[in-house]
Amino acid sequence: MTIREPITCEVDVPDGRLLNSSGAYIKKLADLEGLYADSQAFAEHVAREAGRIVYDVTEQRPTTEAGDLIFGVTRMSPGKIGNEFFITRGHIHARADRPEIYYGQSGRGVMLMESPDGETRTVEISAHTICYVPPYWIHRSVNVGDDDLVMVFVYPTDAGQDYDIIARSGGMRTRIVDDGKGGWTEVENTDYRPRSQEQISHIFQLTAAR
Ligand SMILES: O=P(O)(O)OC[C@H]1O[C@](O)(CO)[C@@H](O)[C@@H]1O
Ligand SMILES: [Fe+2]
Repeated sequence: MTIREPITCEVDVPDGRLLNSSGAYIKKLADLEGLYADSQAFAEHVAREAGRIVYDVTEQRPTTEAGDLIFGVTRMSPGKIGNEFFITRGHIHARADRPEIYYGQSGRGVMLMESPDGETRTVEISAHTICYVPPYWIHRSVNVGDDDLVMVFVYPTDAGQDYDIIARSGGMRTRIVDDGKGGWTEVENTDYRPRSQEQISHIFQLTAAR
């Protein structure tokens, strides 16, 4: 058996990126239609700054083998649409039993998580905070600060992402908005449609064959 060579990657915190990465992507405002409560404010922002970068990801995928790890850096710009802070698309892992680790590098963020039956949890992330996202939780990062939010992430190579789970329910159950006092607060998403018992059971079956 041939074993692989180690890889080292430096995290450039001020630039919010992973050096020696194998891949990268950028999400601009215009790519994120339908995510925010205030669709009129969103349309106005897009008319003015469609190309504004909301977040970008630089990552390293050493192999495509199950059992391996994907790791990288997410950098999120500060900003709001109406009173709602900038967010990532959010997803559950396609193999829903796969967890994820986020490690804050700079800025102020919130990891918003939702269980299949619609419970939510919020974890504040700043430099040196580790957030463990357990299996079966939908997760979305939110930049609640005035500066870039930079986080390192690590998750299993075979996890995959299901983005549609959020759209199917009319969004995540809650939204993270400005509290008007320099902080954030969690409010109900009035468009949210709870999952049926059948949909919930289906999520718990989305695991790797054992
Ligand atoms: O994939 P999304 O929901 O757009 O959010 C990006 C973040 O999630 C990840 O896909 C990892 O789960 C990373 O690429 C990044 O941290
Ligand atoms: Fe994930």
